[in-house]
Amino acid sequence: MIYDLSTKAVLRQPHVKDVNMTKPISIIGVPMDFGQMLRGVDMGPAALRYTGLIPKLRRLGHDVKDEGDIPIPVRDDDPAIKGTKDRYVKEITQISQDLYETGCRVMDQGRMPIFLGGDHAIAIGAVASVAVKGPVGLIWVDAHADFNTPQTSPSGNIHGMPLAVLTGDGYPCLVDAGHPGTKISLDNVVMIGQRDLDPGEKKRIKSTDITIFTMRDIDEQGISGIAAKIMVQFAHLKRFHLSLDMDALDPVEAPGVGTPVPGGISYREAHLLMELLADSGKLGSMDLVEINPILDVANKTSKLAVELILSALGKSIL
Ligand SMILES: NC(=[NH2+])NCCC[C@H](N)C(=O)O
Ligand SMILES: [Mn+2]
Ligand SMILES: [Mn+2]
Repeated sequence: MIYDLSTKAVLRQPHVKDVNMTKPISIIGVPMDFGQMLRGVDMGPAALRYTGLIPKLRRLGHDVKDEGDIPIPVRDDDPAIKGTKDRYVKEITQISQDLYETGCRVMDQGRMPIFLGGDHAIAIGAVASVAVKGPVGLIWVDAHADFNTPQTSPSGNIHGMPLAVLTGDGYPCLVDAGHPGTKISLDNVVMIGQRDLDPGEKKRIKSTDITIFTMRDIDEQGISGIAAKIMVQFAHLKRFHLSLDMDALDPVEAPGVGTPVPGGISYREAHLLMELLADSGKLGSMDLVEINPILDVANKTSKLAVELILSALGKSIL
């Protein structure tokens, strides 16, 4: 119990641990790097496991099963492929389908899936699978919007497109991965932490009424004010999926990412957001993406990622 020392008023009740906090967890590795050109982000699941994610979750009291990794084909780095605009679409479609099936199986078993990327294109299959069991709020924490279509993308990299795909725009084979059609309605999405948007993404964001809290909004309203707004917007939803791109964090805290952007979410802001999501009792699934251990500094980014997952799953200071 937290009191206001002068009035003795109760400011906050002890956190009520919801069913989600005791739900068994399944870890699903997706060592996939077809969504962008750098190598190394495929080592993300290994880095998170070696950093002790699973024993640490168990120490917190969770029942955790490691489902292993989704099989990923060998990547062909032929320069001719690098030049093609729709490179690796076929591979990502197949991986999204496999990932979707694994996610659905885990959800059917009443377990909470935690998907470890891999680049952010893994969210296509991951979110598709968690959205089958009724509407889910999607919280997209990222320096970027990942809201490009093949027409607006300056890079052709599919990791810049998953949010567009999930809301119904993009390569039809990706939009229809898992099962045909749009997976998440735009009203059930909030974006947090953006500070690097492409011109076409800005236009697309402005032409929809998707909720976005950019870095400026975080500076002005504070992360707890924003979390409160999300809870109101998602009050009618039973569950949230958190899609956490580690490049949302400031590169000082998370240097091991392929597309770092200065001016990001601080260490404490990120933890507080995770703690508030845990308090909501509605976090039903998550993915953690874009860690590139080759670019990391002494495993700093993986260590922070593990800590953030623990905060999202109930680890608290007191
Ligand atoms: N998941 C990410 N890190 N995405 C970065 C995307 C960067 C850029 N907007 C692009 O579309 O190429
Ligand atoms: Mn992203
Ligand atoms: Mn990003």
